Amino acid sequence: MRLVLDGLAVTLDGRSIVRGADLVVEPGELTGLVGPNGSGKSTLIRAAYRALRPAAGLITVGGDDLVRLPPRESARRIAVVAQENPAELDFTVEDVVLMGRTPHKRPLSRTTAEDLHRCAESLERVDLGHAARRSYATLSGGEKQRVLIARALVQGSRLLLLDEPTTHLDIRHQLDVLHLVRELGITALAALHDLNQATEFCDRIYVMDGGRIVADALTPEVITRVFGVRAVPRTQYAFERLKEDP
Ligand SMILES: Nc1ncnc2c1ncn2[C@@H]1O[C@H](COP(=O)(O)OP(=O)(O)OP(=O)(O)O)[C@@H](O)[C@H]1O
Repeated sequence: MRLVLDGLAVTLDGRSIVRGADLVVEPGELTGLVGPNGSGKSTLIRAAYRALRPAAGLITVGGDDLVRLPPRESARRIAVVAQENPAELDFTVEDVVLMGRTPHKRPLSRTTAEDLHRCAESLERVDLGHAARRSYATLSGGEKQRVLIARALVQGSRLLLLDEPTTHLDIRHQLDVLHLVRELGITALAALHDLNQATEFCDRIYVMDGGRIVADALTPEVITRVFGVRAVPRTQYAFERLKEDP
């Protein structure tokens, strides 16, 4: 499902945070969004899942104007793995994942066997099959992130927005998440900090700086201009996920 931002502007507390952003996420592609701290990546992504109202511009999802879609319909189309976690009340991991089913169900309807089956399946995919009954609040940051990815999976949406999905993850789980998103073949937009990973996993990369999209490719020249560092080619370890656990 294609996501298009056309001249998106977001103002927060009178400050212009995102300005005239044009961006296209093509169906089935993983698109990366990189940029220095404070460049506006999270704000852009929050507008794209309707947590913030744009000051100007148009967001379309599958060809429809996002602000005109019924909220249930936009919740069905778009799944989110954001930095902020669900309120840390006494939810089990399973409860948090089941929240992903909400847009598919009538209000106050019971959890079905199918809901539980999908929940178990998606927890397996993020390597947390054993943790369904644990308290969400007691998990590590990385485990919480994987639970949120499982929640996005049960939601079954065709557009996935990820705000720094690998931040708390160790290298193996970082690779798992990025491989998983690619394997799903789901349309995805991910704010990422690791430029090498963005280059390796993303079909296309947009670069933000000062609230604007300033490039749609990550070249050494762009990296220097935007991040103020020189990109030096070096021989380094490349980490590949093992098929089996060691
Ligand atoms: N509610 C708010 N009111 C005013 N300014 C805000 C608000 N929320 C965020 N900002 C500012 O907007 C700017 C962009 O923030 P944003 O979180 O979108 O950047 P980011 O690129 O995701 O950064 P990071 O890489 O550090 O996560 C920052 O300067 C931030 O301080």
